Amino acid sequence: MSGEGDDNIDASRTACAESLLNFDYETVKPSCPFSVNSDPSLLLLRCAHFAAVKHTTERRKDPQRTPYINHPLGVAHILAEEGGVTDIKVLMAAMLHDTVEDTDTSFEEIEEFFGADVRKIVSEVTDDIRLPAVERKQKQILNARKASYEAKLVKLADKLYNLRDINRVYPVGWTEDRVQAYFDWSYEVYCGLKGTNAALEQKLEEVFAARRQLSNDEKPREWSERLEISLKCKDSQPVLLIICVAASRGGASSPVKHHSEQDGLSAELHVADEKPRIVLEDAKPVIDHHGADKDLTRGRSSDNGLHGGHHRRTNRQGGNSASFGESVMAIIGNLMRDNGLGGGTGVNADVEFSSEFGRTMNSVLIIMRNQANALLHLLRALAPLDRVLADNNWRSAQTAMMRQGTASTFNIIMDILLQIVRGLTRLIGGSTEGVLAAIGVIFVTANGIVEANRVKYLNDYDYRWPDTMTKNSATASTVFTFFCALSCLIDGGITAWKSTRNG
Ligand SMILES: Nc1nc2c(ncn2[C@@H]2O[C@H](COP(=O)(O)OP(=O)(O)O)[C@@H](OP(=O)(O)OP(=O)(O)O)[C@H]2O)c(=O)[nH]1
Repeated sequence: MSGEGDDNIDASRTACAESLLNFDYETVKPSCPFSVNSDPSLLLLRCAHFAAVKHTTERRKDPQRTPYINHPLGVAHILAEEGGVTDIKVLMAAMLHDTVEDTDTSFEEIEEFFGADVRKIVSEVTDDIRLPAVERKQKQILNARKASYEAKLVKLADKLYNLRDINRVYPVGWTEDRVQAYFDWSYEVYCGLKGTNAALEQKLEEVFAARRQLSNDEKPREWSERLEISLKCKDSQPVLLIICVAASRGGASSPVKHHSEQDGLSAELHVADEKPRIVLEDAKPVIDHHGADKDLTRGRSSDNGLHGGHHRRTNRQGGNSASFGESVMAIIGNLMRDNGLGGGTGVNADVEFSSEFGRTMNSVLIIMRNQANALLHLLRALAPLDRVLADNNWRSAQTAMMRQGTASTFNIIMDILLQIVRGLTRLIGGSTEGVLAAIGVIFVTANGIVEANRVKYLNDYDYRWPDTMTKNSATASTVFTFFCALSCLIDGGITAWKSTRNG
């Protein structure tokens, strides 16, 4: 009996779902275009109806799969009830705020039926869903600061609704870390919205404070976390990652995890007394690109000439451990050596993260090292160019580069550059060194810009740098790049001048 009843319910649900999919969106259109003289309650009902129809097939991510329309209606309700907002444009925009982002609604439609003011607010709170998630999230932080007063109001209520919703129940599949990351990110967005509506901000502060309290209660005094670090890549990205993670852990706020899909070094990151260390005794051997087994647990720091004289310490777990600085420098040394870049020098192996300034400086140093790597790559790749230009055979350069193990993307870029160099040299009938120097400038500058941007998007790794650190590192990276480019140019210029004199 009950089975039959369930079948009937299921059948009617399916029929209902099908009819929703075939919903005629034409019926949503209000009978007449927007007019400023329209009755406010009519406008609000129009919005509610429009949003309800547009979001018909959408559900929230909670286990109950709540109808999505609950969210925009809730946001408008928060604004009116808790924020004391009476501006009809803001309430309308709140109801419509996800229609363009999540449904087939266009901004033109919004303007036609609800006016240009509402369109503007909706467009300010609409994310560009074509962007990758990380970039989209970053943009929301930046846009929050620049938004109009009205858009900030909608955003405040939006965040308040979503955070309360998470506190009610986690969206399906969200782990504790994901929830924490959402709170952290929302807080950054919220910081750009402050000073807009005291009542709403007070409520948000309470939600954030409750969350902080919760995660502090749950956090052990000393924690350890498995950290997967890929050593397969041929630059110091993993090292940068370790630095970032460790630097961010300096203040011991929330656990950070990085899971690499590739095989690689598996190390444990310990943070105690605000002094991060990587314990390498658990590191798995990794296969380097020559196929040889590497065991990073064994004295690598002294065999690359970087840290002769450093002795290893015993950690409280009883195993061998290097200080964080030693470990990082050992890895950098290995990476540089494995890439044929020689042992690195100049960076103090005993760097420790005892202060905000120290942490920032260390990050800056590592980024500069990255830039140096890029420059060395460039110089290395340029070497075969001499021969090419002499032989007029660019394929031989490609082969030479392949032999050297230069990355394939790099080869492609060099292919293109080679063609350009040959073309330009012929065109201007001038010195190839001059052209090479100019290209060097472009290349290194581009690399610097990419690097600076990469720094910005490090939260790809669930990682968030303090604002100052991001700014300092990006600036240092760009300044360093500029000087690299300048030296390239001067070097190329001098060579060209010499060859002109000799010629
Ligand atoms: N808390 C919660 N959020 C849900 C739920 N269902 C859908 N969402 C939406 O999911 C977004 C957060 O999920 P994420 O994975 O971080 O972001 P994404 O969907 O945009 O990639 C929120 O959008 P947002 O970008 O933060 O805000 P908005 O600007 O889109 O409104 C929120 O509106 C739910 O059940 N609970």
